[in-house]
Amino acid sequence: MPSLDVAGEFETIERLLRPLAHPEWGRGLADDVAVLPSRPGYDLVLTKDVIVEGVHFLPDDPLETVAKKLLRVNLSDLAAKGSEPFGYLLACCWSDRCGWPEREAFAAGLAQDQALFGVFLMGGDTVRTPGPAVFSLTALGWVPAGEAVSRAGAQVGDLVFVTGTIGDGLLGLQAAQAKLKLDAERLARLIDHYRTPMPRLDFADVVRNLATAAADVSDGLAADLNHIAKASGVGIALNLSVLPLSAAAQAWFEDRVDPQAALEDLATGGDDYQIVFTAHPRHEETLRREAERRLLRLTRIGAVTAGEGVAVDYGGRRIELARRGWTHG
Ligand SMILES: Nc1ncnc2c1ncn2[C@@H]1O[C@H](COP(=O)(O)OP(=O)(O)O)[C@@H](O)[C@H]1O
Ligand SMILES: Cc1ncc(C[n+]2csc(CCOP(=O)(O)OP(=O)(O)O)c2C)c(N)n1
Ligand SMILES: [Mg+2]
Ligand SMILES: [Mg+2]
Ligand SMILES: [Mg+2]
Repeated sequence: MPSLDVAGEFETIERLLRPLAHPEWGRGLADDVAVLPSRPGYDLVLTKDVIVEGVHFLPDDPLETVAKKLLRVNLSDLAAKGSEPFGYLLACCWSDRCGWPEREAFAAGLAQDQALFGVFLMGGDTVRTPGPAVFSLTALGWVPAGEAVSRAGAQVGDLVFVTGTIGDGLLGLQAAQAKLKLDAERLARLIDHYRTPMPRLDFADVVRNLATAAADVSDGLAADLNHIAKASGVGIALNLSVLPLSAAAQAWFEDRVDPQAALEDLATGGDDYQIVFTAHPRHEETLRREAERRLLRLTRIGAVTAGEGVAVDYGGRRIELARRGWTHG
């Protein structure tokens, strides 16, 4: 095992990252750049997120899952645009806790997810930081030319749908912080969701074909719906009573004394990495059929209205949210 003092940056690149490089376009991580040929008939879709220890992941999260989450939160953005990922660029700012075994775990997490999602490393940068660990990833994907879904296409009269379940990210964070009382199996499921969310790439083509607008749910369902409403110049009516909950979230919910406050927490907690999208009502049946075929839950949670912002209904009553989700400076 090389000592980091004598062999930090280049050992890390050569021994841990080079095996992850794209066989042609990554140039073995031994050049100044990656070069990829353009793909006729397709648009290149790019997205970048940064994750910071203590802000996006916990100091005791294993680096293997930190790496997976970093990749997955970016693939989630591509999925919401209807794009198929093929590669990524990576920046690692290793903290003092990132010794060789931790770096190996980080690379092993990436190797597993590369195989799962069919992506390769194209390049990046590696530094040490005296502060908390910071990682950033730029994901690259293809979409048939002109077909990328935006946040801006929602039309008055469209319906609003969300894939999967909402709230597991927030509850998973609380579970990982030992703040939640639930049985061990449910706690483990929630922590899994928090550490390794599953990007909805399995629904990306449906979103591309049928959605008028879409976003992935990272900041919080209400916040991300608000992004769509603003970009589209419309209002969105959100029905909090039909929020889709996992079995674990349902068990947690049934123990709450204030169900409205509980649903508000779940709808604003973020880290869900589902796709929320709008579509014309004539596509509802097709959407349901496609979701069923992919064993995916799909819930109609609202409708697009004239107006602006997100109007939340709970049990037939209009309610005001104290906040919509996460924001960073
Ligand atoms: N530092 C930055 N430089 C350039 N673009 C940025 C920067 N920070 C955010 N953006 C852009 O602002 C938009 C909104 O960002 P964000 O809310 O983080 O999106 P998401 O939640 O999908 O990651 C995106 O198009 C993103 O690329
Ligand atoms: C330790 C820790 N505290 C809190 C959270 C919850 N959290 C922090 S930032 C965030 C929103 C998503 O982060 P952001 O950087 O806005 O991602 P983006 O929307 O750009 O994809 C959430 C849900 C977390 N994931 N980890
Ligand atoms: Mg972002
Ligand atoms: Mg997003
Ligand atoms: Mg954000």
